[in-house]
Amino acid sequence: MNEETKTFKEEQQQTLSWPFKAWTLLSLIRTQTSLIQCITNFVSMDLMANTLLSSGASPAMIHSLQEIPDFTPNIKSLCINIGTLTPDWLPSMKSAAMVATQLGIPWVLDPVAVSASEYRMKACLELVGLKPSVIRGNASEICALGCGSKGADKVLFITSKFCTHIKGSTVYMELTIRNVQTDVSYGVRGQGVDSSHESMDAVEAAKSLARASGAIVAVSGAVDIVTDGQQVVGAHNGVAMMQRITATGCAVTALIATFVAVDPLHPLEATVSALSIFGVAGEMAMDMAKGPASLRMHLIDCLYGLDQTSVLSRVNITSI
Ligand SMILES: Nc1ncnc2c1ncn2[C@@H]1O[C@H](COP(=O)(O)OP(=O)(O)OP(=O)(O)O)[C@@H](O)[C@H]1O
Ligand SMILES: Cc1ncsc1CCO
Ligand SMILES: [Mg+2]
Repeated sequence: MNEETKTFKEEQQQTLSWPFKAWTLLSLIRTQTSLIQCITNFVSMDLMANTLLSSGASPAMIHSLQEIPDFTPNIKSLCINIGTLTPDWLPSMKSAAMVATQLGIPWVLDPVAVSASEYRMKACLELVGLKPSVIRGNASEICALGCGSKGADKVLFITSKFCTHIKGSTVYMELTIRNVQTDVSYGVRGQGVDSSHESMDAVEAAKSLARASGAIVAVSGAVDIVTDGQQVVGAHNGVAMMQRITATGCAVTALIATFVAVDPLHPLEATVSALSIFGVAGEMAMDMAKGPASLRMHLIDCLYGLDQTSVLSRVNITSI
């Protein structure tokens, strides 16, 4: 249904149904123990794996290029995070992304610090060209990738030619990237992993990136924004101190991959549910925390222990 034609009553009904959707997906994750491959940065590995385990999923931090042909076809979804990107890891990321896309396995991209360098931006655009189901970043990252449609233009400039043959367990790949302009400024430079923008400032950039890439785009922050390029929804959960723990963003990106694994046909709903559920766990954890370190511990415990009553009363998702 067209968003503009929705009546107030329909809007209200949808808002009321989000908590049930989030609870249903969390329950599926707990019963299905989905295998999730995470190719991620060194900082986030521990928190990411523990977040997925406490949600009920089975994380595997497997990144060797040699293992991808055997392993990746068996996963339920893939999370790729460029946080500590080096040239020797990028082929693994591309190979896993290509296998996932080829086999219809959903995958999620976290464009950590995408505007830190030309190298990182180009690598990230190549990954965007390999058709992620979801892209989740903080506001500065999504602005850099999609802002003023400058970044989005570059996504469109990418022409990717795939030639992937799966013979037994061997995947041969050939990837041609053309026209990625390296002589044009991508905007703000030297931005690190933390955001200097509010999530609401990145709504237009997120919509433009979603339209250019075909992915669902999520922007984390005080309100987590999720869009398919048309519809925009927000999850109003979480606490500000979650930003004071490194890799909570990375962890929630992997949680999105886990939610998409159990509902691959509805990636927008799965994404906003994951963000809200992680936020709810953060809110409950904050009641017991003395600071970032104890918040981190309680966050994992609260995600593990989340019950139906807490989810139904706390999940707060609305149209934006
Ligand atoms: N002001 C805030 N209020 C409530 N929750 C917040 C706030 N800021 C961030 N969060 C939550 O913290 C988590 C991490 O989001 P953040 O935007 O800090 O990611 P990030 O910058 O990618 O983090 P990292 O790179 O360290 O992994 C998300 O679940 C988000 O909803
Ligand atoms: C601090 C840091 N540096 C590279 S990745 C990372 C984790 C948060 O994104
Ligand atoms: Mg991040």
